[in-house]
Amino acid sequence: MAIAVYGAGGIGCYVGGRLAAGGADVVFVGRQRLADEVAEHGLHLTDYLGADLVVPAVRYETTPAAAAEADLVLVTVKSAGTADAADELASVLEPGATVVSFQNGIRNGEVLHERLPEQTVLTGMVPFNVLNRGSGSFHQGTQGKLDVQKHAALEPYVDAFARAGLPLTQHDEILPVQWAKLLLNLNNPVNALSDLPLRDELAQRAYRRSFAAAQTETLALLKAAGITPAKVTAVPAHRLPALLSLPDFLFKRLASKMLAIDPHARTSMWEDLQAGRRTEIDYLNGEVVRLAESLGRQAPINSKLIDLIRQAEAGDTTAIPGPTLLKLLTSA
Ligand SMILES: NC(=O)C1=CN([C@@H]2O[C@H](COP(=O)(O)OP(=O)(O)OC[C@H]3O[C@@H](n4cnc5c(N)ncnc54)[C@H](OP(=O)(O)O)[C@@H]3O)[C@@H](O)[C@H]2O)C=CC1
Ligand SMILES: CC(C)(CO)C(=O)C(=O)O
Repeated sequence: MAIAVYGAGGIGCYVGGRLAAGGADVVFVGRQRLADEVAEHGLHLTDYLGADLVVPAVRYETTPAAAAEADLVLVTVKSAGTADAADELASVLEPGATVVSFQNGIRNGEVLHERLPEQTVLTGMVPFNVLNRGSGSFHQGTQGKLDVQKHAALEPYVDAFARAGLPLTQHDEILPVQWAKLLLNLNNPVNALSDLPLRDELAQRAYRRSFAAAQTETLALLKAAGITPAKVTAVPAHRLPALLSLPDFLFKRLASKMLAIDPHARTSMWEDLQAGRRTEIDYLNGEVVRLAESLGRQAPINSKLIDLIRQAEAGDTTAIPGPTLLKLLTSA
């Protein structure tokens, strides 16, 4: 039961590392920079509940061939890298291997499936935040369990995930879970543009209202498309915009769980901008715009967030204050 983590960065090192700490046979496939870090320090994994694990002997490789023996592959590259990762996996994997996308966005599973017709491809969802603290150290800063599409091929691994402290919740239908996560990811561009840790950003009403505006627009489109997002947070998706829009003192009182975040945690989009990488904006807010187009409608707020992130990707990373962002979005 060999497991490969393909694209071992923040999510891959954390999920794969916990599986390895629980006794699973895991190989990590990723970039040389992280291979060097992990060779020097091993993996150090912590979480918001106080877990503190060291995985000393980590097999971190940098070529696709390292995944060849895997029965289960967890794909954790950013969405723009999925097609290349799939082509690389197609050249090495045995027919019958199981491949799970643990990525944000809606279509990564489809991209993998098209390129890996001989493997079982499933879609998963990671609800929690992982902070890369450097030197092989990764911290789970928020709560949540791993979600995945239900399939018999997962049965041999259910215990390994449970032993890792990351039990799998299996779903007959994963699309509503993916859209529920995407609704939360609509905060990624707001967070990246704020240039603040998540907790500080969400403590400011104008940023929360910007996030809520993007959600409200998306919820209306989902309703028109007949998609009901799954319930992945304590508050159902359709109630989140009202909760987010509350004045600060009420929000802090009524939504304390949403602010129970590691003080340093940021979104993966902020990390991408800092690293000068292309963000996942096309796979998050871009999906909302595509959904609108498919319905003959528009999504001006999500389109504006895409424009602003494009500017940031082009080098203009000046932080946008909450009230300015809200004005830009509501006048879009
Ligand atoms: N970070 C978080 O808190 C969360 C992230 N997610 C989602 O999980 C997914 C992974 O995110 P995250 O872990 O943050 O991303 P990272 O960028 O930290 O990790 C991905 C790693 O894969 C490497 N990589 C890309 N292509 C290949 C390839 N073909 N072969 C080997 N390595 C490759 C990347 O290198 P390089 O950069 O050089 O391409 C990078 O080091 C994303 O879809 C993200 O949205 C979901 C929940 C929370
Ligand atoms: C967990 C969350 C919503 C925020 O960190 C995320 O998915 C991301 O950063 O991409």
